[in-house]
Amino acid sequence: MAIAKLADNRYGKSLVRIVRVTKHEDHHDLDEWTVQILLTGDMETAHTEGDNSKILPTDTMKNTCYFVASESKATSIEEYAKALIDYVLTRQSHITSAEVIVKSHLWKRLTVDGKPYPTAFMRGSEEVATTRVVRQQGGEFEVVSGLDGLFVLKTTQSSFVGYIKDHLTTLPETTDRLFGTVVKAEWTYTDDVNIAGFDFNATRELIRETMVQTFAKHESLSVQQTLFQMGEDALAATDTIESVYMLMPNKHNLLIDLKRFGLENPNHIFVPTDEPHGTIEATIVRA
Ligand SMILES: O=c1[nH]c(=O)c2[nH]c(=O)[nH]c2[nH]1
Repeated sequence: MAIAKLADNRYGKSLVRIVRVTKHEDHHDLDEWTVQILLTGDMETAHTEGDNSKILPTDTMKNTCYFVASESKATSIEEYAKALIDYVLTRQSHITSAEVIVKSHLWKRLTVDGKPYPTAFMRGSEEVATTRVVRQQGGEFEVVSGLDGLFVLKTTQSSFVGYIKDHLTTLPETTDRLFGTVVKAEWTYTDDVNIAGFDFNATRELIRETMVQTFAKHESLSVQQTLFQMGEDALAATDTIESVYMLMPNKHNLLIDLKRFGLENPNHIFVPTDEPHGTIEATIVRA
């Protein structure tokens, strides 16, 4: 008798990189995407017997990513992910579920002589737009959209007082500190998202702009409070989203003791540190 049986399994291709140039009469658009595709289905005998008759090679999945990027008219990563899933599920009936994750890297149009140049771009920052789309065979799309790598920092309007003190406390209370973080956000949608023509890009831009403005203006009593406010303001900005997950590491900047050199340091000279950092995350939903 066999001592093992196959439990959950899936397979696919990761880190499929695509640059797409869309040529219009008077300008080009540039997208750079990193794609992951994962398929679930009846792969039992592939694992237990080495029977590959139901295996769509991951190499073919990679090519499908390129093919759909060329053929689909998708103007958002969400539409692209949906088109890719559709392509696979309609042709491979034994695949029960497909998941596609896309990261879109930020390219900004170059400005030349004070005007946006139609065909030249600059890599923006480490920020990415993200999406995760899943569909069961015969089911509806489940879409999560987000952003990651949005590094922001405010130089005041940030305090941290009133926390637990015990014999291991060394952190001084402060009513004025730097607040730096790399925002990751992921939101789920209400049913509107399945309406054809839903504008994922405009929704992401609205949410991003709302979060950035709240971050800048908030009189922060903690990262936790600012994170919640950013999520709440995003929910208030559009009724098309249902919940927002946010991850905001506290990227500490340590005030340098300049007294050793006979100088005051009124929040002027810091050393930024990557490690260790605080990790603050929460999901914010409608009340
Ligand atoms: O905003 C903050 N939240 C914390 O939970 C925390 N913990 C810490 O050491 N500094 C901070 N700052």
